[in-house]
Amino acid sequence: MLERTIAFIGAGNMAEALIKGLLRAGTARPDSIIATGRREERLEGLRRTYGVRTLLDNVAAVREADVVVLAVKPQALDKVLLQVAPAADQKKLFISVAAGVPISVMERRLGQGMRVIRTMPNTPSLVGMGACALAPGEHASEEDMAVASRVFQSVGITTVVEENLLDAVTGLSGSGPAYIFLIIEALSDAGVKVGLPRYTAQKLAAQTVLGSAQLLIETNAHPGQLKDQVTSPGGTAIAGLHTLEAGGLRTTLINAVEAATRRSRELGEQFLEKS
Ligand SMILES: NC(=O)C1=CN([C@@H]2O[C@H](COP(=O)(O)OP(=O)(O)OC[C@H]3O[C@@H](n4cnc5c(N)ncnc54)[C@H](OP(=O)(O)O)[C@@H]3O)[C@@H](O)[C@H]2O)C=CC1
Ligand SMILES: O=C(O)[C@@H]1CCC=N1
Repeated sequence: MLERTIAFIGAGNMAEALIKGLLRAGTARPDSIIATGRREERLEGLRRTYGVRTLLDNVAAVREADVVVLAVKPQALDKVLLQVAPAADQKKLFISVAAGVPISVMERRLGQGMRVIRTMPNTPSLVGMGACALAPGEHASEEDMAVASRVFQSVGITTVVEENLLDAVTGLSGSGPAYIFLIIEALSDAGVKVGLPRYTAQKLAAQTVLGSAQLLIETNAHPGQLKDQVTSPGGTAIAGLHTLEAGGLRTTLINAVEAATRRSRELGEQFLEKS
């Protein structure tokens, strides 16, 4: 149990995933969680579903909190930081999930010596299967990193990186669910093309992605070794793989991650130019 009051500023998808995970894992009690937002009906839904406290006032929430999770969209974060800065002090830990917003910008907005951790989670956190990377700011302690890791471990796995690698994380696992959904949709279309009903095709495609990932994680084997186990001489899988290689799947995926990483970097640079 984290004996701390945690305020979520911006109670959208990512905040709800974390609230659900913290409660399910028993890491926090409902009365130690505060969620803020702009619409009372959204907050009422959170109160009813999770029993957490809610406020329309970000500053009041920050004042009460030991840990503040900044979970608004990146475009809204600058305004929120300036708004809550008067309530910030060095006893509070600030954790941001916002894509692209550099730690230096957050530290500058919140004030001298503030404890900030920047993270990049992903949407499978909504079902407890997230992947999150965390990077400490200059004034975040090891204990702060342990607290933040516990928050994200309640909805998946975590890893610690230097801040300059967070753009790469955004390109791979932050944006990655979008790539995987596209692949599942394409595999479902393919199933329909070869005669399967849509529902059956999608169920088989999704379970194949889930099961293959689980097999890789549980065996800790090299992906190439597991690929070889599926591939008999002169068989079906090698015929499919040949077509994927001819279509440049590897290069396309590498290009996609590189493009998303570049975009994340550009968004960060825009914040630095503005500040
Ligand atoms: N979605 C993703 O795949 C990922 C998202 N992230 C990051 O997570 C953050 C949140 O994303 P997500 O949860 O998807 O977005 P959502 O739009 O679902 O959530 C943002 C919430 O913030 C609320 N909000 C906006 N402005 C304010 C304000 N001034 N004060 C209080 N609340 C406010 C919004 O309210 P309203 O509904 O009224 O607008 C909304 O409920 C982003 O910074 C994003 O970069 C990180 C990794 C992956
Ligand atoms: O596309 C985006 O900006 C967000 C960041 C990570 C995933 N989606």
